[in-house]
Amino acid sequence: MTFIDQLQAATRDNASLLCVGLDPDPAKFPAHLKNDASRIHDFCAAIVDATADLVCAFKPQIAYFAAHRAEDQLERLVAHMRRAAPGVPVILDAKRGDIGATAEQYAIEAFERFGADAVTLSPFMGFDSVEPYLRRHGKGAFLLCRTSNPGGDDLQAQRLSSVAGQPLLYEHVARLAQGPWNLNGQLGLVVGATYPAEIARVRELAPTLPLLIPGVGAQGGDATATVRAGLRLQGDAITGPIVVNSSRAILYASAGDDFAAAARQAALKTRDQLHAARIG
Ligand SMILES: O=c1ccn([C@@H]2O[C@H](COP(=O)(O)O)[C@@H](O)[C@H]2O)c(=O)[nH]1
Repeated sequence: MTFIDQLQAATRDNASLLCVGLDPDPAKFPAHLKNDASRIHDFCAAIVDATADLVCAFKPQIAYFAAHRAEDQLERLVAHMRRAAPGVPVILDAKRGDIGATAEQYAIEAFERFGADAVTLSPFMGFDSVEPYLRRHGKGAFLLCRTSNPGGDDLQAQRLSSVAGQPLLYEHVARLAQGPWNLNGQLGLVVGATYPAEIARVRELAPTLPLLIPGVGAQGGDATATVRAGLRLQGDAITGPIVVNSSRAILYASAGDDFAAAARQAALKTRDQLHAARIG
């Protein structure tokens, strides 16, 4: 099953456009786990168990594991996800981008070591830095396009005067991903929920690509505006998929021992908000 097939099936089976982001910070764990980096796996596994039937994807962010020398816990966590949520795809948020030979190693890391179904990439170094991931047939790759942070404007909103029609940089990335770079239909784009007008523009340029949309929750992105701008439906069929990520607002919905139950409630509320915003 390809990443796209998995995403479609999980979106349908869990009636969900929500991706729970796994950004474990031991300083924010409940008292019995607090500041204990050896319990990162256990904290995240409890979140996975509490939300497995509410999500279309999980998105572990590699920095939160690597910073605590917890990559082995991420490996175990993905194995746990396969058991607890076998139909839910795993998007490794690594934002890699390097020359082809090094990208090949990063692809091995993402897909073989961590067993991810998709990965996030920076397109800044060009097509040869993306191509090694595309050799993994069936795996997905989301290119950073119009990111959720305010500084995204610094480069992504610059006009490319040398390209016909003078698009903005993020528009150019969207066109490349929908067109010539998408050799085997594996590409998607990262677009921030904090910029709904840009989500709509990206959707115009890339009508069928899956959009990974972080920024709902802690960053204040509007769930309804996100769905209206990004999701494309024909009747009940999704022709332009979206994966809406929320991390901190779900992981740390409670600082108490009830953190997993609170995470479930927060995920349920967001899942239902996203679902209600669908326009058939
Ligand atoms: O444009 C982007 C790309 C990636 N992210 C990542 O998504 C989550 C967001 O976490 P929240 O706690 O829901 O704010 C995090 O892992 C970022 O690294 C993003 O925010 N924006």
